[in-house]
Amino acid sequence: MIKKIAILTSGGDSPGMNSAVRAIVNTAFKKGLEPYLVYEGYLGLTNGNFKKAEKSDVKLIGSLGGTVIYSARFPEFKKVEVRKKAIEKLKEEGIDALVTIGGDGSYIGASKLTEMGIKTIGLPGTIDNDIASTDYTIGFHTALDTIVRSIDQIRETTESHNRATIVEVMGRFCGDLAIHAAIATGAQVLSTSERKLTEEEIIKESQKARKEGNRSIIIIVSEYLYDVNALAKKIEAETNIETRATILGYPQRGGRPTAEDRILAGRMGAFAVEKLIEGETGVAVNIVNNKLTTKDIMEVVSMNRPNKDELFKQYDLIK
Ligand SMILES: Nc1ncnc2c1ncn2[C@@H]1O[C@H](COP(=O)(O)OP(=O)(O)OP(=O)(O)O)[C@@H](O)[C@H]1O
Ligand SMILES: O=P(O)(O)OC[C@H]1O[C@](O)(CO)[C@@H](O)[C@@H]1O
Repeated sequence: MIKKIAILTSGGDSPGMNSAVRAIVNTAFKKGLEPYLVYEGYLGLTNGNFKKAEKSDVKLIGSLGGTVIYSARFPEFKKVEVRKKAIEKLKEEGIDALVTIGGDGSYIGASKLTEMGIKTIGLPGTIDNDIASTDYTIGFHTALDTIVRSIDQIRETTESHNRATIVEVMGRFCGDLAIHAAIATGAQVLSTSERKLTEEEIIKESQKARKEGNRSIIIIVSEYLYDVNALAKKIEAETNIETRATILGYPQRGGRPTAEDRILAGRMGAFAVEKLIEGETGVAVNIVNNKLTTKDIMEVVSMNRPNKDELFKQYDLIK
């Protein structure tokens, strides 16, 4: 029987994390549990930076971006002696279980705690949509909307100036943000780690788009693939198409969560508490065909992401 549960957010913040925290706290109270808020992810867990939650802590937070309990990248948590310190802090407070909201790195941290005897459950909180077991992660749709709105604006100036613009989007090594944004905006060129174009191919596709009569050419690329400023100069030199580059950067991570992300986070939060009460541990929550499921967290981390061929095919048809 669990009594006290701790909640933390970890890794890159994502819109909807607050909706998840609110749902977990409110569900915990309704089920007679005592929820605790951990500040700054595994860093705060290790330092005992947590407090007993009150209902007022989560009032009106569901519509806010970022994470009100803060996040951290804390690589030291990979060391067993650091995790032992965190476990001591949990035990001192009599906390039985931990809900981790974060990406795959945060999931590995949770699974290591499970191996060391702590009950854990993970919620997928990352804009990247790079967790293979779930159709969507919390924050993906908000980030996608932000990207699409930005590219609509970039399209207007690009069209006005008869230019090409390279737009670099986040996603770590998962192309979901880039592919979906390309479908939504009609970008003429798309390159992601799943289907990476050479610089020469990007130049060729841009020339083709210009020959087809486009004044504005939008080239969406995933982060970590190119030096986009150098690539813009190369395109301009080789094609005579005036070219600019924009790295969309951190605005993609912020902003108020869309209704979709709030609902996803809320449902996952309530479900996670129910599953902990039923005795599940070492699992991650997923949404698959609009149904909530759980899966062993280590299995989730080692799963291959679904093949994107169909999405690319549809993008090629639509653009
Ligand atoms: N192998 C590991 N063992 C223990 N803890 C880990 C491990 N990998 C990551 N963590 C913990 O999880 C935290 C978050 O991981 P990471 O920085 O990879 O982000 P993430 O959860 O994958 O989210 P994002 O989608 O933003 O990358 C790390 O800072 C660290 O505290
Ligand atoms: O905030 P940081 O540590 O610079 O991390 C940036 C990374 O985090 C994410 O925003 C989320 O994982 C990635 O898209 C990006 O590569």
